[in-house]
Amino acid sequence: MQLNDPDLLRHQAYIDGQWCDAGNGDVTEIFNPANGKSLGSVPNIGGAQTRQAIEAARAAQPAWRALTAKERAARLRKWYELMLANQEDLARIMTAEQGKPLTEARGEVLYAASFIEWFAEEAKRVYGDTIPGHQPDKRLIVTKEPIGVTAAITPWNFPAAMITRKAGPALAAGCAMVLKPAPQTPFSALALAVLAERAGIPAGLFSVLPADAERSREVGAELCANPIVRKLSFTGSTGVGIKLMEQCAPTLKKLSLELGGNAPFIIFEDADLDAAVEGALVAKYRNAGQTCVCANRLYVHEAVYDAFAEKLAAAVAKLRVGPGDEAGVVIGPLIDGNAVAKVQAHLADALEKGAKVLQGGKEHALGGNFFEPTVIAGVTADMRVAREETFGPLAPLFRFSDEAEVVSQANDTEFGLAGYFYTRDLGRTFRVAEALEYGMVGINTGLISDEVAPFGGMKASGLGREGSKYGLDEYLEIKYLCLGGI
Ligand SMILES: O=CCCCC(=O)O
Repeated sequence: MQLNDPDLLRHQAYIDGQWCDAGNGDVTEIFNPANGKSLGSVPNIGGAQTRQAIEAARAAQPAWRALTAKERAARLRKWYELMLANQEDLARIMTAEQGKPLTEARGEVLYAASFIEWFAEEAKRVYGDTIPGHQPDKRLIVTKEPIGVTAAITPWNFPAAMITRKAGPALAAGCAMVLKPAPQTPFSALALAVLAERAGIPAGLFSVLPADAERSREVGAELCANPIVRKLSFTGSTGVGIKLMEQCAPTLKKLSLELGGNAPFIIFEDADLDAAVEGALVAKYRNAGQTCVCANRLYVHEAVYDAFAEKLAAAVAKLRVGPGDEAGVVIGPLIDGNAVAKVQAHLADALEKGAKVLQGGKEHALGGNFFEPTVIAGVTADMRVAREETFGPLAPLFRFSDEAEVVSQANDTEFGLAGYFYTRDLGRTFRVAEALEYGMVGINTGLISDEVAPFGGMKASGLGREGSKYGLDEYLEIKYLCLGGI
């Protein structure tokens, strides 16, 4: 891999400010999903070194907490600036291990950096409160304090931004964080640790523990069970989120869980169809469909169904598929063979039950983990795509005729992360936005994510919010002081 600064590509874990191997020398190899080639190995960290990282976090946190918010913000600002200065290298590392096209990877680096900048600034505004006393001699004061040592478990689909969306508020609030990145994408996380170290984030405050799938369970179990860790933030599947919640229950940790989705994308009969196609391309095919807020079910009003289907299929036909580091590519490989198999299974199930392929519909000629961006029509509620998150480049088009009916179908899922709809009717805008049981609703847009906005879901899509002014509260405890004898 060609990098301006090869020192960013680290093959060691970062624990207590030290670059180190696994205690038992165990390593795990990381592969490029575009060509299956090895990118090198990282240590396979286990339970004992996880405990060491947690102890180091406990030791480092009081001094960090004692800094003023402005002093912490200055270090975080430096981290942010280093991310910007190294944008190209961070993007190249990300594309190599995750597969997303370089343009998307560059965008993710900026998005990731934005959380560090945002929370560095927000931390200066952690205001308390005073409450009118309930007795003449009493004064009531409310303060907010960092929760302490925190942990994060992050996914492979956004190897940088899902880290900074957690580490940014944690460190800004005065907490320490122990991070376990996804087994598939440790290099982005380790590169962020290099820059954190250069920015002057103290030893122990932010440790990064790479681990393969099996060791990840051991690391995760320690992060959940260890009473020193007071908060866990996780992005990933609902199934794993539930297990982590169970494991955290005995030590009653505060939790942020950003879990699965099954996003509806509704096109009403009065929508601007060209805008809806543009929005659908972003909402469905971003990161090859491997995003928790990706449109999973596209509901199109019968009056515009054929026109929308034709326009979408034509636009999708133009999406260039290939290795992420090749110029002009907008759809990279899926992360692995299992991801491809899931798309194939959803597609086969839909076709068996009567759906028709309008575009794509098979493995790409490049083979491996590449799949053609696909559009299918004639999709119905009995198909797997209606219930399960495909997490791939498959757009299923459902037909509807009535607003109440489509809202009910859109809500007919255990998930409640993101929903989208296109309309030009103001009354409908409010009616539908209020009726959708989702934490985030995009109206006439397919892109809702931003550091200033609260990201998170309802129902089986999780707990808590990340980003925005609300994201900081997840790392703070409220303390109430009752002053008597005044
Ligand atoms: O899969 C979830 C990652 C969230 C990406 C985003 O912030 O849009």
